[in-house]
Amino acid sequence: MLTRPLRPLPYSGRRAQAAGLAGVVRPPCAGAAGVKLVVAAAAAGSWDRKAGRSEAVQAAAPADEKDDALPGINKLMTSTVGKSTNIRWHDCPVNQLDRQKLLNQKGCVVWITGLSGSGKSTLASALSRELHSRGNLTYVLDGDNLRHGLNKDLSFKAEDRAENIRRVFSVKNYNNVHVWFVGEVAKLFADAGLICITSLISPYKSDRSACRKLLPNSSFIEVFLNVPLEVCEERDPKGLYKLARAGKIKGFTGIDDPYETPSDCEIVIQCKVGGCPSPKSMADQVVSYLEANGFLQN
Ligand SMILES: Nc1ncnc2c1ncn2[C@@H]1O[C@H](COP(=O)(O)OS(=O)(=O)O)[C@@H](OP(=O)(O)O)[C@H]1O
Ligand SMILES: Nc1ncnc2c1ncn2[C@@H]1O[C@H](COP(=O)(O)OP(=O)(O)O)[C@@H](O)[C@H]1O
Repeated sequence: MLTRPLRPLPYSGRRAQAAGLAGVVRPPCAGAAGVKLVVAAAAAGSWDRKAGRSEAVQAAAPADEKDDALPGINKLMTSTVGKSTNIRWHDCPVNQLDRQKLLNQKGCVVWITGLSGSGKSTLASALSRELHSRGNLTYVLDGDNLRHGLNKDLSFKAEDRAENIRRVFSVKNYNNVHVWFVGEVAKLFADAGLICITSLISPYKSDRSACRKLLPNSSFIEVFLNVPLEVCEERDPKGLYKLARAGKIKGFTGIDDPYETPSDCEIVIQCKVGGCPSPKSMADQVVSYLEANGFLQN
């Protein structure tokens, strides 16, 4: 719900904002076209920034609000998150509920986990296609694809795993920075109102449950593709199992690195030797869950 009227105006710059001089804000949701927005009340010099923030953000209001600001310059609330100091949360006047209303669906994350070759990417594609044809907006985050771009510097080698741990030193409960990173990105997509489908092996329970905790109100839906290792190995579309068995790939999930079976997932898709549901029927199983739990409407 829009709480303040908006009209376009030239962006006056971060510094002017920080000083509270122009009363002009450029919400982070301004969009790719860089639309400039201004709070009308603020243009009259009266907008209360604090009032513009969500309750959650206000509740988290930091103790380090400074009283030593320059005279005549509005004080701004800043906080420290991880290693980022003096940062400030910028609320957007259009919130998740507004976006969900527009899209007539509820933002969520469908987290597909399973061994390499279990059919995660296949299910993600089938599900995305099915939902799209029903008029639902989705976005697929595929672990393999992300490793081509955003996470291309993260490998599976021991030294990289150590580097991962070093990087997320301040983030509790994460063994795998790649999984944590995808969880955070998925959270943003869900907040945008989309049905975000992730497709990652995500072998460790602690990482999956830490990602679950990022999402509110049961909007993290864990789908376990329960496919026996021998089926995945038989498929071996990339020849990786053969390489792992030959000792040419070290730390391969299911071979010499563990896959921790989910125990608290919302959906299990069962596959047996000699009999797997078709991609369409796997997708239908997930669609039924989303429908029954009110995610496909608003
Ligand atoms: N050591 C090792 N273990 C497991 N998988 C490996 C490894 N090395 C490379 N690969 C390839 O990387 C793909 C898995 O990427 P993910 O991002 O899904 O993995 S993870 O969630 O971080 O465990 C995975 O893709 P999928 O087969 O699509 O699952 C593999 O092709
Ligand atoms: N339900 C299914 N039945 C039969 N084969 C499947 C099924 N799902 C996936 N496959 C096949 O298994 C292989 C691995 O699928 P993929 O989606 O790439 O798995 P992952 O992303 O988990 O590595 C592919 O060759 C794919 O065609």
